[in-house]
Amino acid sequence: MADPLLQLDGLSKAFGAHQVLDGIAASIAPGEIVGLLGPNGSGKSTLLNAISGFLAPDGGAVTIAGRDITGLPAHEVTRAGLARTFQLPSMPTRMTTREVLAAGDVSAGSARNMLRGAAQDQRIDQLLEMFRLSHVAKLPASALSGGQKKLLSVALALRGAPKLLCLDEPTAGVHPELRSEMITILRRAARDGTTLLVIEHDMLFIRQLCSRCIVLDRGQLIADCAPEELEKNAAVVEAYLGKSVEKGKTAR
Ligand SMILES: Nc1ncnc2c1ncn2[C@@H]1O[C@H](COP(=O)(O)OP(=O)(O)OP(=O)(O)O)[C@@H](O)[C@H]1O
Repeated sequence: MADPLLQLDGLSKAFGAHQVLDGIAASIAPGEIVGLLGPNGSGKSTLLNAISGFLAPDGGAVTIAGRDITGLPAHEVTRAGLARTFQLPSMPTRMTTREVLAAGDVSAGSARNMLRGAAQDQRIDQLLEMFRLSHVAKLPASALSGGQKKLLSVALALRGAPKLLCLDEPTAGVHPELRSEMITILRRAARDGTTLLVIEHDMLFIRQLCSRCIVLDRGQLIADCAPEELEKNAAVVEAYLGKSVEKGKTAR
């Protein structure tokens, strides 16, 4: 097997007495698309925050492409090849959709990655078209709908062809017709060498996109299996307290 692109070793995080991540160990191979599942409050976003440098873990290690990035600040983790999106993306009020894409990493408050030249213009046009945002290219990014902001944040994260892309509920608020296009775009990104870790409650999306899922419950990793095996996994069914994780249903 290829060396893992992402390796988590005993990752832990507590908020006061609340152990939110409890020794998470997992590895993801280059080009894999892995779903990160679990009931509300199970620790999924905290895990993404600990991987991406938005939160320092209390213990354990995170390695990306062989480099130990444990505890590094977010901008250095970005430099190591990680891009991420947030559950509720916020966009600057004074920039248009197109300008946000041209400026690059607005989440880090930086215009360092400013793209210039015809090739870059072409790349931005391509992203706007791919994510069905061409018609709102000149609108302030903050005026976009929640779903359009989600699409813009995924476009922005993909712009730099990251080694690892972590998505936090990428389809929430996105028009159902665009979900299958997002699957196509993300699959293509994986073929081009980006590894994906995706938090998502829409099980149909997960089944269509991911080859593997890891499942958290109360801060512990309780399953690591193919999406179609989830509903047969007693620990997963128990974690969701009987709520369906079947095809087409939403798991929360
Ligand atoms: N900064 C924080 N301070 C204190 N507690 C926190 C903090 N961030 C998260 N938590 C708690 O950690 C637990 C896990 O939260 P987290 O957001 O990681 O869960 P999640 O699985 O992403 O949930 P959801 O599916 O609802 O987004 C929750 O009980 C939450 O209240």
